[in-house]
Amino acid sequence: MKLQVAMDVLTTDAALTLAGQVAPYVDIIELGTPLIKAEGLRAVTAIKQAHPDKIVFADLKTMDAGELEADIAFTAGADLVTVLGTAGDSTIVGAVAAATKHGKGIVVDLIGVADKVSRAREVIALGAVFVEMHAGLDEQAEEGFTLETLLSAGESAQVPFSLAGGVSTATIAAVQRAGAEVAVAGGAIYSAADPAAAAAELRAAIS
Ligand SMILES: O=C(CO)[C@H](O)[C@H](O)COP(=O)(O)O
Repeated sequence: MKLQVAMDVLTTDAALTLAGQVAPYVDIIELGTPLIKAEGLRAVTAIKQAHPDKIVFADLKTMDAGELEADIAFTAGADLVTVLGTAGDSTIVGAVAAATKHGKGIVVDLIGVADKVSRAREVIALGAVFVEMHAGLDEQAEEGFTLETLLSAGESAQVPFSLAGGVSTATIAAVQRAGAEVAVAGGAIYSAADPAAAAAELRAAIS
């Protein structure tokens, strides 16, 4: 299973510092949506230039203009770009067309999708490389939140998936057991006193 760091920091400088600390332990470096909104796609270019050997993931969470938004992110240096599963099929098809043109990939984020299993199968059929079983930061803060729903959706869908939703050292083994191709960890790494040590610990917990 691959490890992805989600960099939900707000400046390119902070992202470059964080990426430099954790790169030895992660496979995929994600620029979070708030970072891209704050700094623009220049941040994607800066991270790809600093880490050309890593998979750079631009969490655009595109909802419309799929081909155009994906195209500008791939041109900026992204290897993977997210489109929302709640978007229409034509948006996903357009984004996949841009990915094909660049030789890159689209990940469909299933945040807010009620029937994640069915939508996961639909968007993989449309050409997404994998789906993200995702509970966002707001959902994680809701009373009674648990990772179980995401784990079981991933297991049931029988398609390639990543899992994001407050993944930590306490839960990453369960993410791997559920069959995820990628575990995404944001706060568990960037909020740690020692992000490099936190990433190393997550890496050590998986194979
Ligand atoms: O995309 C996101 C929020 O929409 C986050 O980057 C993702 O949820 C991973 O971060 P965390 O591990 O802190 O949940």
